[in-house]
Amino acid sequence: MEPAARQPECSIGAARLSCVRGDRMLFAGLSLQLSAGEALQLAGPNGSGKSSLMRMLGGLLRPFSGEVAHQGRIALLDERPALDAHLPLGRALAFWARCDRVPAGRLYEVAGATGIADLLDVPVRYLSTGQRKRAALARTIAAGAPIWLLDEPLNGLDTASVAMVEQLAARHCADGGICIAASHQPIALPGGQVLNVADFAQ
Ligand SMILES: Nc1ncnc2c1ncn2[C@@H]1O[C@H](COP(=O)(O)OP(=O)(O)OP(=O)(O)O)[C@@H](O)[C@H]1O
Repeated sequence: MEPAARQPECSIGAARLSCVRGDRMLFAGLSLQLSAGEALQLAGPNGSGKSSLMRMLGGLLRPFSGEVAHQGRIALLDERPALDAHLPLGRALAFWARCDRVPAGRLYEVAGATGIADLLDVPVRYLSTGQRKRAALARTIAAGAPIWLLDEPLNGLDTASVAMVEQLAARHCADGGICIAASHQPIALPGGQVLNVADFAQ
């Protein structure tokens, strides 16, 4: 896939974050900082707070204390594909492409790169788990944001698709983007940085 363009200048950081869910403090004192071209895996066991941290980084969850700052747009992939289940995949993706002002050509390019080009006529509700994950990934990538937040991007993917995600992340970082992926399974990202959220457990 051709790069959309060299990514605009971007960065994302968090300082002394703490997270409370229900009446439990999940983690505290967590800081991170990424610049253009860098990647980070958020690791940790189930319930350690990876998704909560992702939502904080994406501005969807308020930290109990601490701060998040970013330069550049963010695209978030989480367990919800955010694609209309009743539409053919191509039309469901086209909805977001219009919202994000993505040219149709770019959408087809991303569909090819994520291996869903043959599925564009299939209603979203008929897609398999792995196909739905690749479609959600296509929506995220096509948005053209320099900062990718990928929450469990490998769930439900076969070996070839795992390699595809790793290659797309590597390419994005080489183009000056940032990729943060929360994953309980190993994922090869440029630089190999891993932050274990459980290290900050309270
Ligand atoms: N809205 C909420 N209210 C109360 N507790 C919540 C809420 N959302 C999440 N939690 C709890 O916070 C904890 C961390 O959840 P989170 O989804 O961030 O963990 P995770 O590390 O991503 O887990 P997994 O690996 O299973 O996806 C869990 O114990 C969860 O039950």
